[in-house]
Amino acid sequence: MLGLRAPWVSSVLRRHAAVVPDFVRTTLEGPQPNKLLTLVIINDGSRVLLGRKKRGFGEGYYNGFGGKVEAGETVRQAAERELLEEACITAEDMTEAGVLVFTFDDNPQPWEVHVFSASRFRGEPTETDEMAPVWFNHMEVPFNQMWADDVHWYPAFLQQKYFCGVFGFRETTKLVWHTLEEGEVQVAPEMA
Ligand SMILES: COc1nc(N)nc2c1ncn2[C@H]1C[C@H](O)[C@@H](COP(=O)(O)OP(=O)(O)OP(=O)(O)O)O1
Repeated sequence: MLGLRAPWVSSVLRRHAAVVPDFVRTTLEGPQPNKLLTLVIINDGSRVLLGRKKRGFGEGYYNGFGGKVEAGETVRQAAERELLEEACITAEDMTEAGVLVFTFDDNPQPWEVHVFSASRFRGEPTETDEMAPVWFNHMEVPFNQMWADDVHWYPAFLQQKYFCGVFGFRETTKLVWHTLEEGEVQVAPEMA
């Protein structure tokens, strides 16, 4: 597995060896480099700005704003571009909030999603072809209309604790296994 968090993922596979589903292990140990994606959530302290995805992967779900990292872009540049394209706003204080690694039983490529948080932005959140922005109070985040992983990492996100998670999905949307760690992930070379 090639990815920005590859040593940490290898250590997860070792530590959870007895319970990791086969498709999660074979995907993470397979030859495909991670597909890099971004996800930006505006959090003003009491509310989060999410978008209802209007088309494509995750259509109908509420999510942060983001997408694939394109050739020649850094992850941060991709996050800024996708936020502008999908919500018409520019974050002023974007920080790294966590990393999510997704595996799917019907896709041999792991996905590595870099989650960013921002509290201030320029512009007015505006509906685009891809997303319809909506503010939600922290206590009213619509987890029943979101990806199944979200309920597991939002608590850390809202408490501004850095998080790293690995998630296994069957049939694209059914979450069958996950692990989540809070705090900066430091992996000593001998653990990699
Ligand atoms: C599988 O679980 C997921 N959970 C969450 N919370 N978010 C996810 C999950 N899988 C993907 N995402 C996020 C990551 C990205 O922000 C989007 C997907 O981006 P998309 O496929 O729309 O990428 P674009 O580059 O915008 O694609 P097009 O230009 O081809 O529309 O969802």
